[in-house]
Amino acid sequence: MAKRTSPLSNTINNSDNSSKNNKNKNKKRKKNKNKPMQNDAPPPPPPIPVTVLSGFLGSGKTTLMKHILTSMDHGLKIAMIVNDMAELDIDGKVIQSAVVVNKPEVVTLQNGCICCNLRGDLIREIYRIQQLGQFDYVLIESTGIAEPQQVAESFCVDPETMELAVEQLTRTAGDNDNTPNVTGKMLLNAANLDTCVTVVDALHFPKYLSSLERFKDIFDDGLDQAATNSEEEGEKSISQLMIEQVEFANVIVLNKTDMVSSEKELNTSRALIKTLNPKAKVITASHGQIDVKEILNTGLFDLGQASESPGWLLSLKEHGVSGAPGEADEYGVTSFVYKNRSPFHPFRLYKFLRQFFCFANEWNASSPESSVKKIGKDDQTKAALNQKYGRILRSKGNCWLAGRDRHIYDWAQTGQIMALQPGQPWFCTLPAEEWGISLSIEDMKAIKDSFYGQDAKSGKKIPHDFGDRQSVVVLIGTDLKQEAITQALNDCCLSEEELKAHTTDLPYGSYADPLQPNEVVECDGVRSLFMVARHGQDQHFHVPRGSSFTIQNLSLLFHPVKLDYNLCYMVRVWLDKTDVTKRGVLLATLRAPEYEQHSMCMTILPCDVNGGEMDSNRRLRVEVIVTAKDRTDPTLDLMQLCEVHIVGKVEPLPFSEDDEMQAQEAMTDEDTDDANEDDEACKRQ
Ligand SMILES: Nc1nc2c(ncn2[C@@H]2O[C@H](COP(=O)(O)OP(=O)(O)OP(=O)(O)O)[C@@H](O)[C@H]2O)c(=O)[nH]1
Repeated sequence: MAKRTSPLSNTINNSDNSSKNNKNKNKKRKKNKNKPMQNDAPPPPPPIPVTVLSGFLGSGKTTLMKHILTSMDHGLKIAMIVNDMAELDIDGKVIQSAVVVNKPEVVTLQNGCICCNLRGDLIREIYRIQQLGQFDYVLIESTGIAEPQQVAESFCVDPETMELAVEQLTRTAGDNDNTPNVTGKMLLNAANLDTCVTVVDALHFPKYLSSLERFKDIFDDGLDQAATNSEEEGEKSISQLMIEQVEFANVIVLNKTDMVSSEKELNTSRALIKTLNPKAKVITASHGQIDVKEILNTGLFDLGQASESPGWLLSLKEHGVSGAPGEADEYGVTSFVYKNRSPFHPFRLYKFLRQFFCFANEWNASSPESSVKKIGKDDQTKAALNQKYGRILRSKGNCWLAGRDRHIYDWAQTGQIMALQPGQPWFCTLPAEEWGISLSIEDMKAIKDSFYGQDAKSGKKIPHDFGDRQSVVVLIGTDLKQEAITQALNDCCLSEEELKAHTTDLPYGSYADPLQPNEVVECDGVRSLFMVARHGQDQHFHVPRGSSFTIQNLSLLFHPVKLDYNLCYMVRVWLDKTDVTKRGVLLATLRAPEYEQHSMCMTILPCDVNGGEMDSNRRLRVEVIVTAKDRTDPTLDLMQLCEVHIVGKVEPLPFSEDDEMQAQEAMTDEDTDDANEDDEACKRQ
């Protein structure tokens, strides 16, 4: 059999082609090697530069990696870290001698994802490679579901991850006497993140951006290795992941250009990318054929800058009111900033947004088919909406919701998924000394300024009635009709009259509020989860691994004007497992019309039938039953009739596995009995 030769063997020995940087680096390395040692301790090798490659499954990462490894241009000895070696090791040719010194130096990190549970392993491996002193560069291929920001943060490691990595190294040292003792500082000095690259499939990019599908539903095969332990990423929508990857990169390789049918299509994709991340360098490529110097030793990465490079953030900072026209406009890609000092009426906002998007809490709990069905617009309606408003592909910002006046709500929409989550309190609700210790003088000034406006007539500075509360949202899309969207969003806000009557201390539920963000309130270290469920509007929630959720109180709030006092109402609250179709446990039967409270203590544990720990998805379902025979009003809207407020506590798991099993069994038996009793009672009525 003919001996395989490495396509890289020449480049490894041939330093003539090295870039200036690398020559200097190599000189530095040699210099370090020859330097007399103090105390006989060898000088530590210099930090090794790293490029991280992200991008969707199938976008062309492996093809690009192979191109880098076989390229003659960089003159670097590159070690590679991949999540799954099998895909790269197609014929062994590229790897076996190209990057191998004594043993294969392609490090495979399996059963997880390097942006989450393998972060410790990643740091440990980079450290080990750097200590070998035989490589000039590290190339990391992350899985399609990895979030580059999290991988990048591994290089500015948090103390917990560092501890983990040190612990692992110490354990290895136990097995092998030659392994040095390692400190956290040594690990931190082992590598520099040089460039974050995202590979984008030019053909599928626009389609994926507006996809409602979950990553794991489309790329199930690709999750075998990489995501079995990172369900959360697999649960994300394709559009969410894709936008996160594009927004964080320094260099974006728009690959597979040979598959795009027209120049216009390609330019539109490029314009979209430039709008999502104006600071990134965009390179077009076919089969990953790029000048490798564009992604190696660029020195482009800066964590602080990368976190600030998303287009929406720049739009907020730079444009203030609306996006500056640019190259992107030529292809119909536009962005603008929406601002309003009146809060959104939650019901109106929900109704408007629901025409275009699926809300994250509904989407998380449903199958992809049903998510699509929920949006459920026929082509004609979609076309009419596009005609009227354009296509909103990304929006991000903060908003003020009437009736939820204490917290800023984070507005995050990617593709067809919309999320509104409570963030930090408005600054006006806090004393200035609690605004944050790391705020600069400019930040403090900007916050104070946001409390004031200008009188339209006199131009004088006047304080806003509601402090810094306002909505500021950046919208990015194609053919956006700024006026129509602005008008529609204005119509969702409280009118002048309504605003006059509005106060920020109204009880929760003063406005019809179907947005249902699960509100986690933290007070004195206790985390409480507050939810509202209505008939026909289930409340989905998630009991995370390692914690329990205890329902403490259910209260029933009827809408008095909608009540018909000749009728008798009964409200049942069910707890279902969302992955099981049959009815779950009956938590309570509440009777109307008077307001009713139901105190209870029921702990939901995230364990499966065998007692093994897992995440749990649950659903609170409210069923309103009108028990009079002759229902006088057939149009009675049961959804609007009442709401059930549920308050619970989220805590770390206090039990052992055995206790969990027993508690779960006891809970199931008890509640099935209750449910049967209630059914009997209902029949008797
Ligand atoms: N036509 C065309 N095909 C390409 C191009 N780049 C990659 N491919 C093909 O697309 C398929 C997927 O490419 P990969 O390089 O394996 O993609 P990947 O991102 O590494 O995929 P995963 O490893 O599954 O995440 C392969 O069959 C490649 O040969 C390109 O620019 N044009």
